[in-house]
Formats: sequence, structure tokens, C-alpha cells
Amino acid sequence: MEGGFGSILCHGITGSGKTYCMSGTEDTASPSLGLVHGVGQRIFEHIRDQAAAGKVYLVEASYAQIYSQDGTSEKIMDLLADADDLEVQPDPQNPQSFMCAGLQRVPIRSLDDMQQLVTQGQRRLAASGVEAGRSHCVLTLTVESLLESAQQTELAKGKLMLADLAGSEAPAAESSEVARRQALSINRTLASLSLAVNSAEALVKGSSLTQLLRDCLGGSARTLLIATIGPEMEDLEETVKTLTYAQQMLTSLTVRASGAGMNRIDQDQSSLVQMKDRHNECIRMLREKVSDSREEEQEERRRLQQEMSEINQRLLTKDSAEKTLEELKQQQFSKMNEMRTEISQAMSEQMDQLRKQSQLELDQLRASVEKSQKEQETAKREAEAHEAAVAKLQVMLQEAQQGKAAAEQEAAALKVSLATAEERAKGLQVRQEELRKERADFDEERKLLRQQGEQQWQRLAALEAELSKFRSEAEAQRKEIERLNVAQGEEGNILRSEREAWRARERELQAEVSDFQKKSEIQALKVSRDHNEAMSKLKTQVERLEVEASARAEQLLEAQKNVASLEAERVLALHREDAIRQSSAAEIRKWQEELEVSRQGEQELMQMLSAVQDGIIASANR
Ligand SMILES: Nc1ncnc2c1ncn2[C@@H]1O[C@H](COP(=O)(O)OP(=O)(O)OP(=O)(O)O)[C@@H](O)[C@H]1O
Repeated sequence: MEGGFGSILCHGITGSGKTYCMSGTEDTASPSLGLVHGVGQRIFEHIRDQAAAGKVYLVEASYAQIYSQDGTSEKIMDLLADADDLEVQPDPQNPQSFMCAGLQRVPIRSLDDMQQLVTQGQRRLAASGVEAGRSHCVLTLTVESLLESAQQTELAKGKLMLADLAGSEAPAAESSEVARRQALSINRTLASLSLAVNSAEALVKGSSLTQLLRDCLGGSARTLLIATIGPEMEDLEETVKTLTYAQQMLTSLTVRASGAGMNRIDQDQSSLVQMKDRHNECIRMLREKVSDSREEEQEERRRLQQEMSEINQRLLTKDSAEKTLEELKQQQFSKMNEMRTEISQAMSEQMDQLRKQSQLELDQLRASVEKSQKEQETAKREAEAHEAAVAKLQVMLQEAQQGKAAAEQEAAALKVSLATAEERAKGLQVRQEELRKERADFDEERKLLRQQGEQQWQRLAALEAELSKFRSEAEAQRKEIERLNVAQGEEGNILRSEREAWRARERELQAEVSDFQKKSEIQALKVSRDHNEAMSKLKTQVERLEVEASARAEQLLEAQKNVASLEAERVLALHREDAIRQSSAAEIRKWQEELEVSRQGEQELMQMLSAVQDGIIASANR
């Protein structure tokens, strides 16, 4: 700003962000201001903070594109005007440097001018048809300052060149011949640039780019090299090359750097002085024509006044820089407010989302816990039902066993009664035997009597009566025996059939009992297997749910932590905002005070001006 030369170079492969870094992007998704904007801001800040009262500045910019269409010859295009095929020539005002003849220089009055200039250049670049990354774009900013006092006139000129260099990658194997030549030409230029830093001769003999950069690279000029690299693995080789190049430049520049010096220029080299002279000339002409009322002279006065106001427009003073920065500040304030609103909206949306999500997860967790509890209860009820069924079956088994025991007792009682009946049958047989013996005895006795009857036939009638009596008794006894025999047979049959029936019933009962036992055992096994399966399923489910629950609890904890950290960030942002507001208020107060001082100065100047005008009028009248 006080007369130094310098350059900022952006170097890297195509697409690595050189233009993004240098000029920013208008991309509405993520708009960004580049280095050019930052440089503009520093210029205006310097004028506001450092400029002495009465010091005026002229800031101008030019924007050129250097490219090679065929890979052999270079072309220079003006990015701010419709001009191609420009040429680099030695600067007639400065034998140490080169200039681009015909390249338009545009005055910069505000940061908006600066941004518009970059945008205009980028649009013309895009429309030029030159492949992105295949050209060097050079933005040159010159700053002249003039301070006139009664004792001396102080003039200074500074220059900063910002070069967005062409992509440095090696040509691809499949690229066309022209593309290969272009890539080789670019790499030659870049190599010559790194050599040129060490050699003034190389700077002179090098490409258009090195020639243009001559007074801003190496020596007493300050240079900043920005190497842009990407994270992609396939660009590794190019990344290494970019960094090696940067390393070489760094070494060269370190060796040669000797600190920026002040660059005082002669008055006849200064556009600012020329403008001031022209301004004075206009005033003089106006004064001469002040009393001329002819139509053409009035028109000439208007033209002169217009020219004066244009000259005034191009000049920057402490006040105009202050005004520009005030506008910028207002813009930044409104941007900050927008950002703050956006941040707080985004934060509250995120908080809401987190809250909803944690609520949802909590509900899901609660539902799954309730579900598992219900499942546990159902399983418990089922287990209880199974246990009740098993108990019922055991009772039935006991009853069956008791029935079996009762049947066995009954069978034993039947066996006893069978044995008694057999005893009785035996007794009847004994009695039948006795009767048979008695009958044999009687037959013997009747034989004896018949024998005696022959002898004693008198006694026959009595004996015959006695005999018939015995016969009827015998008949009755025989009948009794027959009846007893029949009764014995019937009773035996009944007992046999009863015994058979009991045995069949016993067999049936035994079969039933064993069947029942088997079924019960199977049922009990099934029930216990089902029970075990259900219990193991439940255990797995419960374990899974416990794991899920602990994971959910961790997530919840994490979400709570996030919420807390967001809250802490919000508090920090609020603190920062307070601090900014306080510092802004302090700055505003400071500016107001300075404004007040300026207003007083202005009033004094106005008074002086009116005194001078009065003097002029008085001398004119004289
Ligand atoms: N730091 C970054 N943040 C976000 N986007 C970026 C960044 N750097 C680059 N980009 C984006 O990557 C793309 C390529 O970047 P850019 O055009 O700046 O690369 P370049 O090196 O200038 O390429 P070329 O050599 O073709 O001019 C652009 O869309 C740009 O917006």
C-alpha cells in the first residue's frame, strides 16, 4: 500500500481448487469469497486506518488470460474487455518490468467493484472456450498514493499480481497431440517460473507469464505461493510433484528474499499525478469559461464538470474507504444476522429432530420392554397351565394306581371267595363220598336183610315198609346230592366266569394304566420340552432385548451428549455474538467520533473554500 511489489501464485493440478481459493465461488449452495476479495478488503482497511489526512489513492485492476491453443505459441486475452492477441512489451515507464499493451485498467472504488471485476473476468473466461485449467489467469492490482503538502509531494506505487496458474498435471496417455503439447507448454512455463525466481535473465527470456511477473517475483518483491492438492489416492503422484514444486520455490524465494522496499515513482510516471493535473486543468478551464454564456461553452463546462466528477470518482480517500467499509460492515452484519438465524433455526431443528428421535426410540424401547413382559407373562401362564396339566395327570395317575390297587384287592378277595367255594365244593364231595359209603353200607345191609328175608320173610313186610322208608329217604338224599351237584356246578361256573371277567377287567385296567402312564410320560416330556424351548426362547429374547436396551440407552446417552454439546456451542455462539456486538459498538462509536472530526474538518474546508471563492470573486471584480 505504501509502494511495495508482490505476487500471489496458486499452483496445483486441474480441479484442485486454485480458482476457488483465488476468486471464490458464486455457487449458491456454498458461496465463498476468495483471496481477491480479502485483498480488496485489506486495501480499504489500510486506507481507512493508515492514510494520512489529504492523502489520495488510485486503485486499478487489470485481468488477463494467458493460454496456448496449439501448445506452441501463447496468446493473451483481456478478461475485462473485448481484446485478444495482446502482446507483452517492456514497460516504457520502468525498464525493469514488462506490461501488456492494450490491457484495460479498471478503477476500483469499492469491494463490489472488485467482486464484479472477478465475476466479469470469470464469465468471459468461461465464454472464451479455452478448456478449464489450461490457461494462466493474472489479476494485477496497482495502488498509487499521493500526499501533497506545502513542503513536498509524496508519490508511491505498489503492485500485486494474483496468478491462478494452469493445471500442472502431466498429459494423459490417451490425450490428443495438441492436448499433450499444451500440457508440455504449461509445465515448461511453470518450470521456467521456478527457475526465473533465481534468475533475472530467465524472467526476461521466459514465457509471457514470467515476463509479466518480473517485478513482482523474487528480488525485493514478496511472493506467496499457494499449493492446492486433493485427497484422492490416484492424484498421489501429482500431489508429490505439486509439493516438490512448492518446496523448490520456497527454497529459491527464501534465498533471494531481501524484504520489500518502498517504491517511490516519478511524477511523470504517475497516473494519479496525471489525473490531478487534468483535474486542475479542468478547474482552470472552468474558471476561464465561468462568465461565457454561449450555448457551446455551457456544454463544454458541463463536459468538464462531468470529467472532474469522474476523476473524483476514481480517487480513494480515507472517507471513501471508510464509507465502503461501512457498507461492507453493514453487509457483513446482515449476513451475520442471517447466519445467526440460520444457525439457530438449524440448531433448533436438529434439537427437535434429536428430541423426536430419542422420544421415538424411548417409545420403541418401552413398547418392546412391554411386549417382552407380556410374552414373559404369557409364557409364565403357559408354564403354569402345563404344570397344572401335569399335576392333573399325576392325580389321574394316582387315581388309576389306586383303582389298580383296589382291583387287585378285589381280585384277591375274589381269589379268597373262590378258595372258600372250592373248600365248600370239597366239603360237598366229602359229604357225597360219605353218602356213597352210607349207600354202599345200606346196600350191604339190604343184601343182608334180603338174605335174612329169605330166612325171615315175616319180618319182610316190616322190613319192606322200613325198606320203602329207607328208599324214600335215600331218594330224597339222592335228590339232595343231585341238587348239591347241580348247585356246585353252577356255583363253579359263576365263580369261573366272574374270575374270568375280573381277570379281563384287570388286564384292561393294566393296559389302560400302562397306556395312561405312557401317554402321561409322553405328555410330560412334551410339556417339559415345550416349556424348556419356550423358556430358552424367552431367555434369548430377554438377553437380546437387554442388549438392545443397553444399546438404546447408549444411543440416548450419545444423543444427550450431542444435545449438550450443541447447547454448549450455542452458548459459545451467543458469547461470540455478544463479543462481536460489543466490539462493533465500540468500533461504531470510534467511527462516529472520527466522522464527527471529519465533519468538522469538512466544515473548516468549506469555510476555507468560500473564503477562497470570495477572494477569487473579489479579485475578478477588481
Ligand atoms: N475448499 C473447497 N471447498 C469447497 N469446494 C471446493 C473447494 N476447492 C474447490 N472446490 C470446488 O471444486 C471444483 C474445482 O475447483 P476449482 O475450479 O477451483 O479448481 P481449479 O484447480 O481452479 O481447476 P482448474 O485448473 O480447472 O481451473 C469447483 O466446483 C470448486 O467450487
